[in-house]
Amino acid sequence: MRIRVVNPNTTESMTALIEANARAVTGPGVTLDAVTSTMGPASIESHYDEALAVPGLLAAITAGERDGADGYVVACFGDPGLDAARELTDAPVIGIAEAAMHAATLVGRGFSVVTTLARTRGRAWDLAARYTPAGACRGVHACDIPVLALENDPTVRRRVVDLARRALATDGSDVIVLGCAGMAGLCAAATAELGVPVIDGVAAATVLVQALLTLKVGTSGHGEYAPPPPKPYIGLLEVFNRT
Ligand SMILES: NC(=O)NC1=NC(=O)NC1=O
Repeated sequence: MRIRVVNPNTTESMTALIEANARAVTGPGVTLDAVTSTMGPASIESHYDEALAVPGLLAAITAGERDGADGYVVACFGDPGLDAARELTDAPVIGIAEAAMHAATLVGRGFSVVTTLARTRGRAWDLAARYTPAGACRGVHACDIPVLALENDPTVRRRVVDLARRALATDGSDVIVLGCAGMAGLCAAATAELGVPVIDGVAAATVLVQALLTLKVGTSGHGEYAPPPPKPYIGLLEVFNRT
């Protein structure tokens, strides 16, 4: 099975981190490649960034269809363009927030999300409401570290773990979800320090795509995720014409 992990921002170094954490959970017979969006924001930290990340994501999915990918991971915690991506393929397409939050509900009664900027908390709450039962997400907490600072700020691990510890206490939760692909490298250390399941969505989504492929299930083209009806797209988006 061939899994394509898409970093919908345009920062190659983040893609390398994402790829390493995805590759760490690939099973036998799985080939994985990670790609960086060729257009859009350097990082995704606002609704504006989220909207402008979608064309690059869709271009990456289209390229994956050409290259024979069997499944996809959308490696940004806002799960940008997830539904649109599913209209382009019959392969499974899993977002990292989606995978992490679902996994969290399987191993605890309530989870807390530790994410980057406070302004992205609403998106995490919206996704939790979409993916999980009422009450499963107990809190969303921001460490106020910009996405691109996660890589090279030596205080990141301490700040994320301390915030997660406070979240467990204040939220009464028993699982932590890391709220950014750039936090993937913190998962093992945070798990060891906190003594609770800490879930990284990059790994969770990669495993879930493999699981779906093992079940031989992919995105249903029967209804809402059928290919988009043909129509002209003009201007900068002319390249997205699907004739
Ligand atoms: N909550 C987030 O900061 N999400 C993210 N922004 C990115 O650019 N990648 C992410 O995972």
